[in-house]
Amino acid sequence: MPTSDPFTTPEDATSSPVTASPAAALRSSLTVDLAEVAAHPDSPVTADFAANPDLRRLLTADDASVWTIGGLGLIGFGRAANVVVTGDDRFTGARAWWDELTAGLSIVDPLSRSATGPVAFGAFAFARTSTAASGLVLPELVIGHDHDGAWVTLVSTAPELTIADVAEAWNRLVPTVLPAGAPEALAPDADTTSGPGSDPDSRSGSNPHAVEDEAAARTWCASVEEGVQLIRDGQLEKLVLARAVTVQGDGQPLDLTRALRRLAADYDTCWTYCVRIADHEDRHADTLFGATPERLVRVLDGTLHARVLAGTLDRASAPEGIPGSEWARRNLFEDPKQRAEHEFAIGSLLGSVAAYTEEVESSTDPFVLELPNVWHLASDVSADLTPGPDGTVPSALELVEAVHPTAAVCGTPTHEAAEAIARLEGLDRGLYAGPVGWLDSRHNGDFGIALRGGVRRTEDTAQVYAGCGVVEASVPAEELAETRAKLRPVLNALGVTPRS
Ligand SMILES: C=C(O[C@@H]1C=C(C(=O)O)C=C[C@H]1O)C(=O)O
Repeated sequence: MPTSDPFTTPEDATSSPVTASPAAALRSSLTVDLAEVAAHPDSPVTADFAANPDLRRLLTADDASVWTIGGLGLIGFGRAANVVVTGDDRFTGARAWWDELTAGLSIVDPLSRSATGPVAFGAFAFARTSTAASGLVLPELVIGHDHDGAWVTLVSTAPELTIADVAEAWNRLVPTVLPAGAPEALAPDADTTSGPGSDPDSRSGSNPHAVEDEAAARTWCASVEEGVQLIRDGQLEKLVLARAVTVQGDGQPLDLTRALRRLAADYDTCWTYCVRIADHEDRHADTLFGATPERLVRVLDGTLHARVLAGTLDRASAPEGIPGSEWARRNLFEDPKQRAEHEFAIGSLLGSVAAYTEEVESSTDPFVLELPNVWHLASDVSADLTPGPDGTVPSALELVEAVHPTAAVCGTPTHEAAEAIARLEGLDRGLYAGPVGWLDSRHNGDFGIALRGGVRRTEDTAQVYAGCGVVEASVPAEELAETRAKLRPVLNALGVTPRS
């Protein structure tokens, strides 16, 4: 199967330092149905949670690994092992580590379906030149929930595991389970014109604030203008330019757990994610978090799924008196600029998936995806993956590497757009706009694009990011406004009262 990092050319390949800890000592993994754990006499799992295992009820620890959508997904507690990779071979380095680790584990998994058994959470830098730590984290305990039920997986250095071990690990690692309905209770009233959470935060004390510097915004607009010029000159067809905003708590810790709960409650059609790859002494440092509406690639039992987004309309821009859906249709679906942005994004995904499948299913027309803050043009894509000579289909991480970066976050042509981004943004995107998600030991996995979020740098500071597609018809001030609309959810979730 082909593998390609579109940023890589043979001349400029870089090496990938790999640091891993302490996987060698791990020996076993046990997966049990949640109901069985709840039924165990020493179990901390209540019958109430077993009956309603909405994973948002577990968003109570700010160092958990998270991948949830509408209460389904995975939440991991503790760190059994992690790998840090950088550079060109960040994906292959992580894959090799994971394959070796899982091959050495004695896996007991009677459920044996996607995401049961050992799972690793992963995040990968957007650019191969990034200094950010990419890699995987294997939590000690993972709680999973899909349409068929809920389960718990424990990994350990012990040669064999029992349900009592699972109960003990839960007791030690899971801080609290929220009452049913609590995540929804965190969602403020649905003010669709300015997005959820636009009410000032209700916490006492001073709120965190966003450092939005006018000069930086002007410089960014000038970069968009330069990008438009590159397109007019025929050097590019599309590029995506992003900017970062710093959030400061000024000595007050940022409440990441609360931010995740708000995002998961308000944006329940998005994938809420949180992962910390490098094992710094400061457990607050470099935690990637957010709620993304864009699924880069999911591999489920030999089938690939993706949700491509490009083309955005701020819901706050819709005038009174016209139904929102009609406004969205007119200004998104029927606007050639928005359609062009979308076409580039879908074209790049289909182009890179082609080598892995004989037939791709994708609707000819995009649909309008409605989020509380914006509307997007969206296309869902699926394809049966072609098995290789050994009969196995490529792993989720191989597909992630092949499709990243799509023109939804980079541009067209890819390599030229990536170079223009590095030059015009003057920013190490780090993990922003890179793949974030999980993979299991059977080649399944689900990865989104790390958008609508940020990175907590210290206990009281974070950087949040947003970007937008630039095409020939782009107007810098409108693109700046679009980044503000995209930043709103994460700023609100962090308790920042945004400008708008
Ligand atoms: C780059 C971002 O979003 C991407 C760009 C979009 C656009 O230009 O319309 C829409 C969705 C995403 O693919 C972001 O949210 O930061």
